[in-house]
Amino acid sequence: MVQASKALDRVLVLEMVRVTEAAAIAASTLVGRGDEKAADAAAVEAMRAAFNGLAFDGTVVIGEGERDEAPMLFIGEKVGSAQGAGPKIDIALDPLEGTTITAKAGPNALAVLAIAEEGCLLNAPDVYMDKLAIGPGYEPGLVSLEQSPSDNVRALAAAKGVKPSEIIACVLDRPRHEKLIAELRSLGCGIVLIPDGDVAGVIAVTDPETTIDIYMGQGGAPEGVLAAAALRCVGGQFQGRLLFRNDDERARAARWGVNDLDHIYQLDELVKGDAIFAATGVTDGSLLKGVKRHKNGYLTTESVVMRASSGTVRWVKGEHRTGKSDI
Ligand SMILES: O=P(O)(O)OC[C@H]1O[C@](O)(COP(=O)(O)O)[C@@H](O)[C@@H]1O
Ligand SMILES: [Mn+2]
Repeated sequence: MVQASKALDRVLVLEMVRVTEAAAIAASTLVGRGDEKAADAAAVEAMRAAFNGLAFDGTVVIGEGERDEAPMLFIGEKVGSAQGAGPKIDIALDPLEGTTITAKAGPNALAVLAIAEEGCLLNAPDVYMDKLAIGPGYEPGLVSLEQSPSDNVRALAAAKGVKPSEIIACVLDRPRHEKLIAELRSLGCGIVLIPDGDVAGVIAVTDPETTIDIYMGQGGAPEGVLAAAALRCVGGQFQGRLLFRNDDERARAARWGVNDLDHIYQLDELVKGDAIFAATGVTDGSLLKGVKRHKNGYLTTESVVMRASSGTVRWVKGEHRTGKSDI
């Protein structure tokens, strides 16, 4: 077997930024244009073209949907120009994480991906996932999806030496979170309600600048795996439980080999071994600035790329001259 450190060749680390940059730049032309589908399609096409320019043997394991519902970057699609020749890499991607945010020019839209050695990313079906995340530096198991939100807040507050009312939680602003929000309000917590974009929301717990202590609530399972990949690199705790609302979703679970429907996934079950996480900002957000178009015919991008095995985090600022062929 190829060692993880060899399989995810160093060269791939920076190449991954070129892939997310391409998707973000393509989507950026549609920021604030009210057309989610067009923005997503532009990002998907650009990300796929960028992947196919790379000499590696990749398979999309988390992508735009199942083969019959997504024309490109569907689950199972092979990408990269070295099929059969190089180490096999599995890819989780969301070319435009935050399609509505992009359409409305809101905060925290990202082009994002994670790669790992074959078999090392949870092949999460496209269902919801209950998510719980805190930053690095706490005792393992301090918070858990087996405990109530109140118990998790109290445990975190005790570990930080603050009152529960001083804890700041990040939650997606959705009617399904009414009960969770009421419970957090009864403790007096601060709640950062985000309109969309829980990849950035989860990662925010690792950055003291955001002041967010804990991420809670239900969002997309694919986004859960992507955020977990980032936390594998920078530290922090994350748990996820898949949620199935109907027989169709349970059938999806069976297709992806998920048998225990109530399982609580730990970070190292979502992303195993070495992994690389990369993201480029489409709109300004807590993690990254968005793509900016400057007068003199150039664009700027802000990206981050991280690697689990080394824990290295690289912040990459790009200047892209328009009219030149490659980025
Ligand atoms: O909008 P819903 O159905 O509550 O789903 C939540 C999910 O949608 C997002 O807000 C945005 O997803 P898209 O990338 O599909 O636009 C994710 O960050 C989140 O996990
Ligand atoms: Mn998304």
